[in-house]
Amino acid sequence: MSHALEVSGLEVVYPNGAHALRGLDLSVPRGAVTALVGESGCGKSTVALAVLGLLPRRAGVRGSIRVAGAEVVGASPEELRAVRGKAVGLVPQDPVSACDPLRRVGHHVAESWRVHGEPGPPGGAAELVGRLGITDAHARLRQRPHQWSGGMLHRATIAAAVAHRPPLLVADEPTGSLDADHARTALDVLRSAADAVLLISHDLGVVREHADQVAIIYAGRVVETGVAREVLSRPAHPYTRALVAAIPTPGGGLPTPLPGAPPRATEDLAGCAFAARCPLADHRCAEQPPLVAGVACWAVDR
Ligand SMILES: Nc1ncnc2c1ncn2[C@@H]1O[C@H](COP(=O)(O)OP(=O)(O)OP(=O)(O)O)[C@@H](O)[C@H]1O
Repeated sequence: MSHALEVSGLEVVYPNGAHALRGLDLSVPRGAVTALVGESGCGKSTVALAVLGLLPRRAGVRGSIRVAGAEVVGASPEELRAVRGKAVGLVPQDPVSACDPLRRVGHHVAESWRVHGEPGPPGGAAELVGRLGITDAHARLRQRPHQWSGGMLHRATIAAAVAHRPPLLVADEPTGSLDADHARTALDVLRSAADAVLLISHDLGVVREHADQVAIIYAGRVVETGVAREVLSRPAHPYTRALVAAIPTPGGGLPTPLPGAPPRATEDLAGCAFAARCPLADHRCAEQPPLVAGVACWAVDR
């Protein structure tokens, strides 16, 4: 299978010592939406920033990130500028802080073309936000960010990310501030604009509806991966099982909240990071289980 993004053995340590990613392996196939799912703090946004080369300068980064065959780890600022927007587009998690409050919204959308020294198509920004359900787009784009709601600004950042129709889109919680209808439109636009989408989410309902593939991340590593429908209906890793059991289903019993909390990123971890919360943990978990046949767990038969 040909991949739009291949991440292997990715380690990221922030300057404060937070070990956000601990040997992450992830493949995003072309022609599909791949969801990256996990609890808060497990490293999802760090993956997004690493793929675009947007981590703090003093962060320690090891491993490999290949976008359309080009290596991102260790790339020069010029190489990274050429990749951003053209080879990979980012829908950031927080659209409000992504916008300069003094600039018009239209300026932010058009910035996608300007940074590459291109004028962009006439009316291009209005057409893009119009497709995302912003009415009276020309007039609206002359407004400042504070005149737009969070959900509208999210759609402006989606418009900016798809401006060049990059082969890969990384969307960090792109539907967090949208109602179900606008979320569906936004995901349709993402899917139709790019060959491959990495959809970062902690909402398994969104993942079930929109993702083809899924990767479950825990404490900076992928612990289970596969076809989204199959993984969510027959989760194998005890962490995935706990995540699925924690979501309410119509007509189902009461959801079971996930007990305990993930380890802190500043902790030294030996062996399986989930062992402390795992009902199946035994002596084997003192050693880190490798990802085999899509599951990283000693207790799961493969
Ligand atoms: N700039 C930073 N400096 C130091 N530590 C950071 C920084 N950004 C993230 N971290 C830490 O790295 C770990 C992973 O954070 P990250 O934001 O990638 O997780 P996440 O899964 O995206 O969480 P959320 O769903 O809450 O956005 C966390 O422990 C976080 O506190």
